[in-house]
Amino acid sequence: MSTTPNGSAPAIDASIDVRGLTKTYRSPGRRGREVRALAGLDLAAAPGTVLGLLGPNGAGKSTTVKILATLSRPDAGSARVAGHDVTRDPAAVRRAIGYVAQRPVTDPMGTGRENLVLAGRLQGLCARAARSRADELLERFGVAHAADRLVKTWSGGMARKLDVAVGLVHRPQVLFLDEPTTGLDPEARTAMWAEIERMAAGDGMTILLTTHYLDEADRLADRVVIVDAGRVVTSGTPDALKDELHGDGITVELEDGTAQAAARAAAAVPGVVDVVADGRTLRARAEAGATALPALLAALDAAGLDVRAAGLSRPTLDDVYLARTGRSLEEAHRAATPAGRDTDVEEVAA
Ligand SMILES: Nc1ncnc2c1ncn2[C@@H]1O[C@H](COP(=O)(O)OP(=O)(O)OP(=O)(O)O)[C@@H](O)[C@H]1O
Repeated sequence: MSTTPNGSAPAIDASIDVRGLTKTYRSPGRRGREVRALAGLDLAAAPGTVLGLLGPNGAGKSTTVKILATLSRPDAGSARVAGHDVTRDPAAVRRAIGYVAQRPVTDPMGTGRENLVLAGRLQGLCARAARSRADELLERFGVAHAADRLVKTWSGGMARKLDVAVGLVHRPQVLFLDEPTTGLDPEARTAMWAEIERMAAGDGMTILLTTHYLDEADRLADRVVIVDAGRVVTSGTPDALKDELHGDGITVELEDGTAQAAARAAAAVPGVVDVVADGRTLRARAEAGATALPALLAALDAAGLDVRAAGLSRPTLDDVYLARTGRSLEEAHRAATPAGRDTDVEEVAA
Protein backbone atom coordinates (compact mmCIF):
# COMPACT_ATOMS: atom_id res chain seq x y z
CA MET A 1 0.00 0.00 0.00
CA SER A 2 1.42 3.38 -0.90
CA THR A 3 1.24 6.30 1.51
CA THR A 4 1.04 10.06 1.36
CA PRO A 5 4.39 11.87 1.38
CA ASN A 6 4.29 12.19 5.17
CA GLY A 7 3.57 8.47 5.38
CA SER A 8 0.41 8.98 7.41
CA ALA A 9 -2.49 7.73 5.34
CA PRO A 10 -2.93 5.40 2.40
CA ALA A 11 -3.06 7.22 -0.94
CA ILE A 12 -3.64 5.19 -4.09
CA ASP A 13 -3.38 1.48 -3.38
CA ALA A 14 -0.97 -0.44 -5.52
CA SER A 15 -2.75 -3.13 -7.54
CA ILE A 16 0.11 -5.48 -6.80
CA ASP A 17 2.07 -5.09 -3.59
CA VAL A 18 4.65 -7.72 -2.69
CA ARG A 19 6.94 -7.50 0.31
CA GLY A 20 9.71 -9.83 1.43
CA LEU A 21 8.29 -12.88 -0.34
CA THR A 22 10.18 -16.12 0.27
CA LYS A 23 9.54 -19.58 -1.08
CA THR A 24 11.52 -22.81 -0.90
CA TYR A 25 10.71 -26.04 -2.72
CA ARG A 26 11.75 -29.37 -1.24
CA SER A 27 12.15 -32.67 -3.01
CA PRO A 28 10.60 -35.44 -0.90
CA GLY A 29 12.60 -38.21 -2.60
CA ARG A 30 15.96 -36.71 -1.72
CA ARG A 31 15.99 -35.59 1.89
CA GLY A 32 17.35 -32.16 2.48
CA ARG A 33 17.35 -31.17 -1.20
CA GLU A 34 15.83 -27.70 -1.22
CA VAL A 35 15.49 -25.06 -3.89
CA ARG A 36 15.21 -21.46 -2.73
CA ALA A 37 13.00 -19.95 -5.42
CA LEU A 38 12.30 -16.60 -3.72
CA ALA A 39 14.64 -15.01 -1.21
CA GLY A 40 12.78 -11.88 -0.05
CA LEU A 41 11.21 -10.39 -3.15
CA ASP A 42 9.60 -6.92 -3.19
CA LEU A 43 7.58 -5.43 -6.02
CA ALA A 44 4.68 -3.11 -6.66
CA ALA A 45 2.52 -2.06 -9.60
CA ALA A 46 0.25 0.97 -9.70
CA PRO A 47 -3.27 0.51 -11.09
CA GLY A 48 -3.48 0.52 -14.89
CA THR A 49 0.23 -0.01 -15.45
CA VAL A 50 2.34 -2.79 -16.92
CA LEU A 51 5.03 -4.22 -14.66
CA GLY A 52 7.68 -6.26 -16.47
CA LEU A 53 9.30 -9.04 -14.47
CA LEU A 54 12.60 -9.99 -16.08
CA GLY A 55 15.17 -12.60 -15.30
CA PRO A 56 16.88 -15.74 -16.52
CA ASN A 57 15.47 -19.26 -16.25
CA GLY A 58 14.99 -20.19 -12.64
CA ALA A 59 15.06 -16.59 -11.35
CA GLY A 60 11.72 -17.03 -9.58
CA LYS A 61 9.33 -15.28 -11.99
CA SER A 62 6.80 -18.09 -12.34
CA THR A 63 6.91 -18.80 -8.62
CA THR A 64 6.04 -15.16 -7.96
CA VAL A 65 3.16 -15.22 -10.42
CA LYS A 66 1.84 -18.51 -9.00
CA ILE A 67 1.82 -17.06 -5.49
CA LEU A 68 0.07 -13.90 -6.69
CA ALA A 69 -2.48 -16.02 -8.55
CA THR A 70 -3.07 -18.03 -5.32
CA LEU A 71 -1.82 -21.25 -6.94
CA SER A 72 1.03 -21.54 -4.48
CA ARG A 73 1.63 -20.32 -0.92
CA PRO A 74 4.62 -18.25 0.15
CA ASP A 75 6.70 -19.34 3.14
CA ALA A 76 6.97 -15.76 4.40
CA GLY A 77 6.35 -12.19 3.34
CA SER A 78 3.13 -10.61 2.16
CA ALA A 79 1.41 -10.18 -1.17
CA ARG A 80 -1.70 -8.17 -1.94
CA VAL A 81 -3.45 -8.13 -5.29
CA ALA A 82 -6.22 -5.63 -6.03
CA GLY A 83 -6.21 -4.86 -2.32
CA HIS A 84 -6.70 -8.48 -1.18
CA ASP A 85 -4.17 -10.59 0.70
CA VAL A 86 -3.29 -13.71 -1.30
CA THR A 87 -3.16 -16.00 1.72
CA ARG A 88 -5.98 -14.50 3.83
CA ASP A 89 -8.49 -13.87 1.05
CA PRO A 90 -7.57 -16.02 -1.95
CA ALA A 91 -11.17 -16.17 -3.24
CA ALA A 92 -11.32 -12.36 -3.57
CA VAL A 93 -7.93 -12.38 -5.31
CA ARG A 94 -9.14 -15.01 -7.79
CA ARG A 95 -12.21 -12.94 -8.65
CA ALA A 96 -10.01 -9.93 -9.38
CA ILE A 97 -7.36 -11.60 -11.55
CA GLY A 98 -6.84 -13.27 -14.87
CA TYR A 99 -3.93 -15.68 -15.20
CA VAL A 100 -2.42 -16.65 -18.53
CA ALA A 101 0.07 -19.42 -17.78
CA GLN A 102 3.11 -20.31 -19.88
CA ARG A 103 1.41 -23.44 -21.16
CA PRO A 104 -1.90 -23.36 -23.05
CA VAL A 105 -5.03 -23.99 -21.02
CA THR A 106 -7.42 -24.31 -23.95
CA ASP A 107 -8.77 -27.59 -25.30
CA PRO A 108 -7.33 -28.20 -28.78
CA MET A 109 -10.25 -30.50 -29.59
CA GLY A 110 -12.79 -27.76 -28.88
CA THR A 111 -13.53 -24.75 -31.06
CA GLY A 112 -12.40 -21.29 -30.06
CA ARG A 113 -15.96 -20.33 -29.22
CA GLU A 114 -16.55 -23.49 -27.14
CA ASN A 115 -13.38 -22.81 -25.15
CA LEU A 116 -14.44 -19.26 -24.36
CA VAL A 117 -18.02 -20.15 -23.48
CA LEU A 118 -16.79 -22.90 -21.16
CA ALA A 119 -14.34 -20.47 -19.51
CA GLY A 120 -17.20 -17.98 -19.02
CA ARG A 121 -19.45 -20.64 -17.46
CA LEU A 122 -16.62 -21.71 -15.13
CA GLN A 123 -16.33 -18.09 -14.08
CA GLY A 124 -20.00 -18.07 -13.13
CA LEU A 125 -21.54 -16.35 -16.17
CA CYS A 126 -24.97 -17.55 -17.29
CA ALA A 127 -25.12 -19.28 -20.69
CA ARG A 128 -26.29 -16.18 -22.56
CA ALA A 129 -23.69 -13.89 -20.94
CA ALA A 130 -20.94 -16.45 -21.61
CA ARG A 131 -21.91 -16.64 -25.31
CA SER A 132 -22.02 -12.90 -25.66
CA ARG A 133 -18.68 -12.42 -23.88
CA ALA A 134 -17.14 -15.12 -26.11
CA ASP A 135 -18.34 -13.28 -29.24
CA GLU A 136 -16.97 -10.01 -27.91
CA LEU A 137 -13.53 -11.50 -27.19
CA LEU A 138 -13.33 -13.40 -30.50
CA GLU A 139 -14.01 -10.12 -32.30
CA ARG A 140 -11.64 -8.12 -30.16
CA PHE A 141 -8.71 -10.48 -30.68
CA GLY A 142 -9.35 -10.69 -34.43
CA VAL A 143 -10.03 -14.44 -34.41
CA ALA A 144 -13.80 -14.40 -35.01
CA HIS A 145 -13.30 -15.88 -38.50
CA ALA A 146 -11.89 -19.04 -36.87
CA ALA A 147 -14.36 -19.15 -33.97
CA ASP A 148 -15.96 -22.44 -34.98
CA ARG A 149 -12.80 -24.27 -36.01
CA LEU A 150 -11.05 -26.68 -33.64
CA VAL A 151 -8.25 -24.88 -31.81
CA LYS A 152 -5.77 -27.55 -32.93
CA THR A 153 -6.08 -26.07 -36.43
CA TRP A 154 -5.26 -22.52 -35.24
CA SER A 155 -1.81 -20.94 -35.69
CA GLY A 156 0.44 -20.50 -32.64
CA GLY A 157 -0.25 -16.77 -32.53
CA MET A 158 -4.04 -17.25 -32.72
CA ALA A 159 -3.97 -19.94 -30.03
CA ARG A 160 -1.94 -17.68 -27.73
CA LYS A 161 -4.49 -14.89 -28.24
CA LEU A 162 -7.19 -17.37 -27.22
CA ASP A 163 -5.24 -18.15 -24.03
CA VAL A 164 -5.23 -14.44 -23.21
CA ALA A 165 -8.92 -14.10 -24.12
CA VAL A 166 -9.75 -16.95 -21.70
CA GLY A 167 -7.93 -15.03 -18.98
CA LEU A 168 -10.11 -11.97 -19.68
CA VAL A 169 -13.53 -13.64 -19.73
CA HIS A 170 -14.56 -12.31 -16.30
CA ARG A 171 -13.12 -8.80 -16.88
CA PRO A 172 -10.30 -8.98 -14.32
CA GLN A 173 -8.72 -5.88 -12.80
CA VAL A 174 -5.27 -7.47 -12.75
CA LEU A 175 -3.85 -9.76 -15.43
CA PHE A 176 -0.84 -12.04 -15.06
CA LEU A 177 0.83 -12.84 -18.37
CA ASP A 178 3.54 -15.46 -18.00
CA GLU A 179 5.78 -15.23 -21.07
CA PRO A 180 2.94 -14.39 -23.46
CA THR A 181 5.09 -14.32 -26.60
CA THR A 182 7.57 -17.16 -26.06
CA GLY A 183 7.62 -19.31 -29.19
CA LEU A 184 5.67 -16.85 -31.34
CA ASP A 185 6.96 -15.65 -34.70
CA PRO A 186 7.81 -11.92 -35.02
CA GLU A 187 4.47 -11.04 -36.62
CA ALA A 188 2.45 -12.79 -33.93
CA ARG A 189 4.62 -11.18 -31.25
CA THR A 190 3.93 -7.72 -32.64
CA ALA A 191 0.20 -8.46 -32.71
CA MET A 192 0.32 -9.65 -29.10
CA TRP A 193 2.22 -6.51 -28.08
CA ALA A 194 -0.54 -4.36 -29.57
CA GLU A 195 -3.14 -6.32 -27.58
CA ILE A 196 -1.22 -5.91 -24.34
CA GLU A 197 -0.86 -2.17 -24.93
CA ARG A 198 -4.58 -1.93 -25.61
CA MET A 199 -5.47 -3.81 -22.41
CA ALA A 200 -3.32 -1.56 -20.25
CA ALA A 201 -3.89 1.81 -21.88
CA GLY A 202 -7.41 1.27 -23.18
CA ASP A 203 -8.97 -0.88 -20.49
CA GLY A 204 -7.00 0.38 -17.49
CA MET A 205 -5.99 -3.12 -16.48
CA THR A 206 -2.91 -3.71 -14.32
CA ILE A 207 -0.66 -6.25 -16.02
CA LEU A 208 2.22 -8.24 -14.59
CA LEU A 209 4.22 -9.49 -17.52
CA THR A 210 7.03 -12.00 -17.20
CA THR A 211 9.33 -12.23 -20.18
CA HIS A 212 12.73 -13.33 -21.36
CA TYR A 213 12.73 -10.62 -24.00
CA LEU A 214 14.25 -7.33 -22.94
CA ASP A 215 12.93 -5.52 -26.02
CA GLU A 216 9.44 -6.68 -25.09
CA ALA A 217 9.76 -5.28 -21.58
CA ASP A 218 11.22 -2.06 -22.94
CA ARG A 219 8.30 -1.57 -25.29
CA LEU A 220 5.46 -2.60 -22.97
CA ALA A 221 6.42 -2.09 -19.35
CA ASP A 222 5.90 1.14 -17.41
CA ARG A 223 8.31 -0.29 -14.85
CA VAL A 224 10.61 -3.27 -14.96
CA VAL A 225 11.94 -5.39 -12.14
CA ILE A 226 14.99 -7.51 -12.87
CA VAL A 227 15.18 -10.58 -10.66
CA ASP A 228 17.91 -13.13 -10.24
CA ALA A 229 18.08 -16.00 -7.77
CA GLY A 230 14.79 -14.97 -6.17
CA ARG A 231 15.82 -11.39 -5.41
CA VAL A 232 15.35 -8.01 -7.08
CA VAL A 233 18.56 -6.88 -8.75
CA THR A 234 17.19 -3.51 -9.88
CA SER A 235 13.91 -1.84 -10.78
CA GLY A 236 12.60 1.33 -12.38
CA THR A 237 11.14 2.66 -15.59
CA PRO A 238 13.01 1.38 -18.67
CA ASP A 239 14.17 4.92 -19.46
CA ALA A 240 15.43 5.61 -15.93
CA LEU A 241 17.34 2.32 -15.88
CA LYS A 242 18.92 3.05 -19.25
CA ASP A 243 19.71 6.65 -18.28
CA GLU A 244 21.65 5.41 -15.24
CA LEU A 245 24.20 3.94 -17.64
CA HIS A 246 25.09 7.37 -19.10
CA GLY A 247 26.48 7.97 -22.54
CA ASP A 248 26.10 6.16 -25.83
CA GLY A 249 27.02 2.85 -27.34
CA ILE A 250 29.36 2.93 -30.35
CA THR A 251 29.42 0.16 -32.96
CA VAL A 252 31.93 0.09 -35.82
CA GLU A 253 31.95 -2.55 -38.54
CA LEU A 254 35.29 -2.96 -40.26
CA GLU A 255 35.79 -3.66 -43.92
CA ASP A 256 38.40 -6.34 -43.35
CA GLY A 257 40.86 -7.57 -40.76
CA THR A 258 39.89 -8.25 -37.17
CA ALA A 259 38.59 -5.71 -34.74
CA GLN A 260 41.59 -6.38 -32.46
CA ALA A 261 43.74 -3.80 -34.21
CA ALA A 262 40.83 -1.36 -34.17
CA ALA A 263 40.35 -1.99 -30.45
CA ARG A 264 43.95 -1.00 -29.79
CA ALA A 265 43.48 2.22 -31.77
CA ALA A 266 40.11 2.91 -30.10
CA ALA A 267 41.44 2.46 -26.58
CA ALA A 268 43.74 5.45 -27.13
CA VAL A 269 40.90 7.81 -28.12
CA PRO A 270 39.93 10.16 -25.24
CA GLY A 271 36.41 9.51 -23.91
CA VAL A 272 36.08 6.06 -25.47
CA VAL A 273 35.70 3.31 -22.86
CA ASP A 274 34.61 -0.35 -22.53
CA VAL A 275 36.11 -1.27 -25.91
CA VAL A 276 35.22 -4.81 -27.01
CA ALA A 277 36.39 -6.45 -30.26
CA ASP A 278 34.24 -9.19 -31.77
CA GLY A 279 35.28 -10.47 -35.22
CA ARG A 280 34.96 -7.48 -37.53
CA THR A 281 32.78 -5.54 -35.09
CA LEU A 282 34.07 -3.10 -32.52
CA ARG A 283 31.84 -2.04 -29.62
CA ALA A 284 32.57 0.71 -27.13
CA ARG A 285 30.87 3.30 -24.95
CA ALA A 286 31.41 7.05 -24.68
CA GLU A 287 29.97 9.73 -22.43
CA ALA A 288 29.45 12.01 -25.46
CA GLY A 289 29.13 9.71 -28.48
CA ALA A 290 28.64 12.50 -31.02
CA THR A 291 32.11 13.90 -30.19
CA ALA A 292 33.85 10.59 -29.60
CA LEU A 293 32.72 8.86 -32.81
CA PRO A 294 34.46 11.27 -35.28
CA ALA A 295 37.64 11.08 -33.17
CA LEU A 296 37.44 7.29 -33.18
CA LEU A 297 36.91 7.14 -36.95
CA ALA A 298 39.93 9.44 -37.44
CA ALA A 299 42.04 7.15 -35.24
CA LEU A 300 40.98 4.08 -37.23
CA ASP A 301 41.78 5.87 -40.48
CA ALA A 302 45.20 6.84 -39.17
CA ALA A 303 45.79 3.17 -38.26
CA GLY A 304 45.01 2.21 -41.89
CA LEU A 305 41.71 0.45 -41.06
CA ASP A 306 38.76 0.73 -43.43
CA VAL A 307 35.33 1.19 -41.88
CA ARG A 308 32.17 -0.19 -43.51
CA ALA A 309 29.62 1.27 -41.10
CA ALA A 310 29.53 3.08 -37.78
CA GLY A 311 26.77 4.17 -35.46
CA LEU A 312 25.70 5.42 -32.07
CA SER A 313 22.96 3.94 -29.94
CA ARG A 314 21.31 4.72 -26.63
CA PRO A 315 21.81 2.06 -23.95
CA THR A 316 19.32 -0.82 -24.14
CA LEU A 317 17.86 -2.92 -21.34
CA ASP A 318 20.39 -5.57 -22.41
CA ASP A 319 23.13 -3.11 -21.43
CA VAL A 320 21.34 -2.49 -18.11
CA TYR A 321 21.09 -6.22 -17.43
CA LEU A 322 24.77 -6.69 -18.24
CA ALA A 323 25.84 -3.76 -16.06
CA ARG A 324 23.71 -4.87 -13.11
CA THR A 325 24.33 -8.61 -13.15
CA GLY A 326 27.72 -8.84 -14.86
CA ARG A 327 26.37 -11.12 -17.60
CA SER A 328 23.94 -10.86 -20.48
CA LEU A 329 20.45 -12.29 -20.05
CA GLU A 330 21.20 -14.77 -22.85
CA GLU A 331 24.34 -15.92 -21.07
CA ALA A 332 22.35 -16.26 -17.85
CA HIS A 333 19.78 -18.44 -19.65
CA ARG A 334 22.54 -20.66 -20.97
CA ALA A 335 24.05 -20.96 -17.51
CA ALA A 336 20.71 -21.92 -15.93
CA THR A 337 20.54 -25.70 -15.70
CA PRO A 338 17.23 -26.99 -17.06
CA ALA A 339 17.80 -30.08 -14.93
CA GLY A 340 17.65 -27.81 -11.91
CA ARG A 341 13.87 -27.95 -11.96
CA ASP A 342 12.50 -30.85 -10.00
CA THR A 343 9.33 -32.42 -11.26
CA ASP A 344 8.15 -34.44 -8.31
CA VAL A 345 8.29 -32.18 -5.34
CA GLU A 346 6.27 -30.86 -2.48
CA GLU A 347 6.30 -27.39 -1.05
CA VAL A 348 8.13 -26.63 2.17
CA ALA A 349 5.53 -25.69 4.75
CA ALA A 350 5.37 -22.04 5.67
N1 LIG B 1 7.58 -27.23 -8.37
C1 LIG B 1 8.87 -27.03 -8.17
N2 LIG B 1 9.62 -27.92 -7.49
C2 LIG B 1 10.94 -27.72 -7.26
N3 LIG B 1 11.63 -26.64 -7.68
C3 LIG B 1 10.94 -25.75 -8.38
C4 LIG B 1 9.55 -25.88 -8.68
N4 LIG B 1 9.14 -24.79 -9.39
C5 LIG B 1 10.25 -24.03 -9.55
N5 LIG B 1 11.31 -24.61 -8.94
C6 LIG B 1 12.68 -24.07 -8.85
O1 LIG B 1 12.57 -22.78 -8.27
C7 LIG B 1 13.44 -21.87 -8.94
C8 LIG B 1 12.62 -20.73 -9.53
O2 LIG B 1 11.79 -21.27 -10.58
P1 LIG B 1 10.73 -20.42 -11.40
O3 LIG B 1 9.99 -21.34 -12.31
O4 LIG B 1 9.95 -19.58 -10.48
O5 LIG B 1 11.70 -19.49 -12.25
P2 LIG B 1 11.41 -18.65 -13.57
O6 LIG B 1 12.13 -17.38 -13.39
O7 LIG B 1 9.95 -18.58 -13.82
O8 LIG B 1 12.08 -19.53 -14.69
P3 LIG B 1 11.60 -19.78 -16.22
O9 LIG B 1 11.94 -18.52 -16.94
O10 LIG B 1 12.44 -20.94 -16.64
O11 LIG B 1 10.13 -20.09 -16.19
C9 LIG B 1 14.21 -22.70 -9.96
O12 LIG B 1 15.42 -23.12 -9.37
C10 LIG B 1 13.31 -23.88 -10.21
O13 LIG B 1 14.06 -25.01 -10.61
